[in-house]
Amino acid sequence: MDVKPEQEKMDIGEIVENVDAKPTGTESPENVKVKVEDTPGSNTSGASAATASSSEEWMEDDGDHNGPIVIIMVGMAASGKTSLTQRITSELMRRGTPPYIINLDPACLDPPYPVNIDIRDVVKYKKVMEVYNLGPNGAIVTSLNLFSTKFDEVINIIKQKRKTHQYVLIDTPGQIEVFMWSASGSIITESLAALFPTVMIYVTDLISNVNPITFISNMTYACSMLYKSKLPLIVTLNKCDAIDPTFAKEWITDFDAFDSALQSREEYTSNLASSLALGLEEFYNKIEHVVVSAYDGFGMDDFFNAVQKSVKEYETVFRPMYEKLIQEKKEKSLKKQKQQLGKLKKDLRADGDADSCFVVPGRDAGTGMTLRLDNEDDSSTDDEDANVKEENEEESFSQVLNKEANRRSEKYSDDQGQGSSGAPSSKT
Ligand SMILES: Nc1nc2c(ncn2[C@@H]2O[C@H](COP(=O)(O)OP(=O)(O)OP(=O)(O)O)[C@@H](O)[C@H]2O)c(=O)[nH]1
Repeated sequence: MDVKPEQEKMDIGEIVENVDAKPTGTESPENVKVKVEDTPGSNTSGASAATASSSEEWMEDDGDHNGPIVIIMVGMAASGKTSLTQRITSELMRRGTPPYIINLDPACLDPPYPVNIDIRDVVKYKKVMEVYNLGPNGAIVTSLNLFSTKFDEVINIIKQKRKTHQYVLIDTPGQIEVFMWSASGSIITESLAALFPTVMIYVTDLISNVNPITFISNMTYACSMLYKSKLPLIVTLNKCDAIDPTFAKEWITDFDAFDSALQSREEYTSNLASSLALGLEEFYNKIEHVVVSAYDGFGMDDFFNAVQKSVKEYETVFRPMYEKLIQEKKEKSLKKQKQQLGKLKKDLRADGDADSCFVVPGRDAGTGMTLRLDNEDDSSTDDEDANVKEENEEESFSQVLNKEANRRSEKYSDDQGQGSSGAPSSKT
């Protein structure tokens, strides 16, 4: 990354919660208007992966796993993520359970739904382009990375919403790879999935899926996302108001139907696509798929049924996996802490008699626990001590050698001073 030297660090804002952002009714289904004629095909654009760091505070599990259900909307550019987020918001409003909404797209202009936490309030996407000398996609990746460094704050806010919100909706950038394949995407999904029932919605556009090659590419992508995110996935076939979705439903459930559609096209990639479809049969059995329209609200009941099923799957299959992951991370950070403590004790010992600073030297009055800085059962400290001892021994050995060398050279110069022509037989 070409960073301007004088601006290596960029200030990022605080996480701001927009408490006034409540659905107002403008999101009612009849007001959700998307233009059929505006529907472009699916695209992907490249972006490089970058690294991000995150506080480990998100691991602090408060033991309450009662929600809210987190729904993450991902999908290719223009598949309808934002329109569907708007539609889901309206539907939840209608059901009397308004969602809490988070926008993770730093480059979006004006989301058509009320946003409670907006990445644009934290990171200025245009400034990122300027400071890091990046193009639009690189700046989206970097903005998300910067935001992910503060994601523990978002997690804490979501924890507080358990009593007031049943759902959290998260809209992601149009460039799907920015979220799915970046370090920050992993940090965000792992942090959420560790604490809340989390479901991934893969939005795909039925209009572009008419082509069997595009369809199978989309399904392969969805499959890779299932393995990458380790979260329940719902393939959501959007825009069914614009095209009869029967073909897609058939292709998912019946390999022969897909294969004959493929053969009729006689494309050179047909054989590969056919093999892929065969391989994906197992995947189709594992994932939920629903047909919806963000435009007219078709399929919303199916959508929420699929979400409920996925939440059950999360509880039984995915949560145990995440609990193991958290345990491993905790153990790692505990080990690190222990090492740091060992180092601190060593420094204290080096600086003076720290034991004498305790009320009862070496003993805690309340618990009777030994607080002495020495004789601790700390393997890392023992190792370090052994190294120090070895160094000391090496040091004294070289001191003996030096002494011997000095003694001999003194003797040699004395001999020369007395006019002796004899040279020393050996030098140290
Ligand atoms: N006919 C029809 N068009 C839709 C539907 N949903 C979205 N669209 C149209 O598809 C286009 C893209 O919709 P968005 O909701 O902006 O898609 P997106 O995936 O959020 O787009 P990016 O964030 O830019 O990737 C818009 O022109 C919408 O009007 C739908 O259900 N039916």
